[in-house]
Amino acid sequence: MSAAFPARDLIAVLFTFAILLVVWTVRQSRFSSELIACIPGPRSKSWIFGNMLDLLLTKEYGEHEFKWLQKYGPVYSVKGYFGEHRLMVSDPSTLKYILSSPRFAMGHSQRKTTILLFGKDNMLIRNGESHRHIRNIINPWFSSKNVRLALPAIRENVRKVIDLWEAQGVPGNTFDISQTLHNSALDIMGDALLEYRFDALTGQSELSKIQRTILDSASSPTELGQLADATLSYIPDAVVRWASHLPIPSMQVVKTYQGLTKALSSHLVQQKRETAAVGADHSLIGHLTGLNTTDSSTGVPDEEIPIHLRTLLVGGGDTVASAIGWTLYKIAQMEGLQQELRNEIQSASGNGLDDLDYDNMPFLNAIINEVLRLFAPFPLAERVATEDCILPLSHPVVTTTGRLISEIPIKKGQPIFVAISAYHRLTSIWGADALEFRPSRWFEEEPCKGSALGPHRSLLTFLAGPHVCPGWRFALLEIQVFVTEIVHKFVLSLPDNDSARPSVAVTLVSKTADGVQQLPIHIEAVV
Ligand code: HEM
Repeated sequence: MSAAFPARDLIAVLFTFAILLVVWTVRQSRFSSELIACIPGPRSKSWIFGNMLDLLLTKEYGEHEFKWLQKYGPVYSVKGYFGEHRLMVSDPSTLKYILSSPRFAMGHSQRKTTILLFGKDNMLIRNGESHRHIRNIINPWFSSKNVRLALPAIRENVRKVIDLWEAQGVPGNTFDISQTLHNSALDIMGDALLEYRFDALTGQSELSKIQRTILDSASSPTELGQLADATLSYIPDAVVRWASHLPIPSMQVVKTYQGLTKALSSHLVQQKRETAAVGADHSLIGHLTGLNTTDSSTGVPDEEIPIHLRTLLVGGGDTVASAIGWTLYKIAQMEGLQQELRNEIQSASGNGLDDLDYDNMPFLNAIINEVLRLFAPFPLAERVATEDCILPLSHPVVTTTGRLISEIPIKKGQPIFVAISAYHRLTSIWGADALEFRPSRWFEEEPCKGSALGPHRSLLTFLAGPHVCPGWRFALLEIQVFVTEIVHKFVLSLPDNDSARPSVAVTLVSKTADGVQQLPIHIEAVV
């Protein structure tokens, strides 16, 4: 999850240059290794920002990063904030090592952001036994059999979107679909995961509005915001937790969000305890409370439940909305492809859309996979080494001093970018046309020419290893249902003045030329 959380006014309180300098000096001496400084990479224009603005604050995501990839290869160095050396990694062997090894944890600023927003013991920052414990509790809920049970709730919510668009007179017009998708994704999670109605689509839920406020303000990254995130990473966890009680506007919003999610979780837990028979409640809350089994030692303490609830609600909302948005965008852009998909939907739905077997719709899945490859909702993940170790490389790297190295020793504290989107653009893995949006590659015997990294079709979109996204099957089903229902009902096209471009702001959002976060699509009813 991205670190771009709006802690700007928090930083106004916490940011003291002198402290930063001292901490920076101590940290530099801990992890900078001479070798890392000799790994080739782009020059940085500023000591404060390093290459980070070129990486994270561009008009279109990847504007510089994908050129660096071509120039320096799948492992290179970039300058982080305050002169820090970071490694940018898309080499499959190195990624496999980093993502499966217990020697890496979530990056510092993402760690603090998740502590502020979700709570101190959230699953993203847990490792080892404590992380395994929570994953063993939630993973069964996300099994393919269980996810299938969510299908009616997903369909019902997508059909509400269609009804709303028809009632609002959307067909025949160009419409920004992004807010609808965000709200509907939250409603789907409420219905399917929590058996609770958020009513985000109709704008009636306080919780959905406040979650939107937090995520929207995080979606307007600025230089100051980037600096705030960078500074946050130097502040101890306990100070971050203390700072969350400060009477400043952004912290008040977070506090309100935490209060609402806490009240929601108490309500859901109490309701389950009153109504569900022990051993028989297979809802997600049933899993978290241990009501799904007669073994009373399973489940988590009640005070932990809101933390997991927040992680799931944020983790499964805008990510899914981003993937659906970009899928509909590409379908709108490619008329022939859209018609072929509509034909597939029509011939597969002989007895109506309720009988569709989504996994047996090759065209639908090829388009979705290609979007998940080139428009991964999380283009970058951050990791930090928790001990000294040696990174393996698929191919040797020539250092700036001319030395050929086939592995990179790193020190504890070394920050690393897991370059998800860059991995999806490696010609060595995806072929010479890796940069091209070509769904037909998914009909080939071997679309990915390398060993699988992620859980779905070798894509790294949902990451891999112990922290692999638990919701990936659920997300895929949501995208499949959304796309089939919408394409069955509407003809999509891009407006003449289309200027939507992918831009990273927590997730891969769409921004138009004026910098506004929106995804305008022209929608007509199918006749
Ligand atoms: C297209 C949609 C989605 C994408 C691209 C996505 C991607 C990811 C990625 C990349 C991570 C790893 C983050 C990291 O460790 O740095 C992650 C973790 C996570 N995701 Fe997803 N996700 C999606 C949908 C969902 C859904 C639908 C849910 C839940 C309903 C969900 C819940 C979570 C949770 C709880 C984690 C933390 C797992 C852990 O740390 O053990 N995600 N997701």
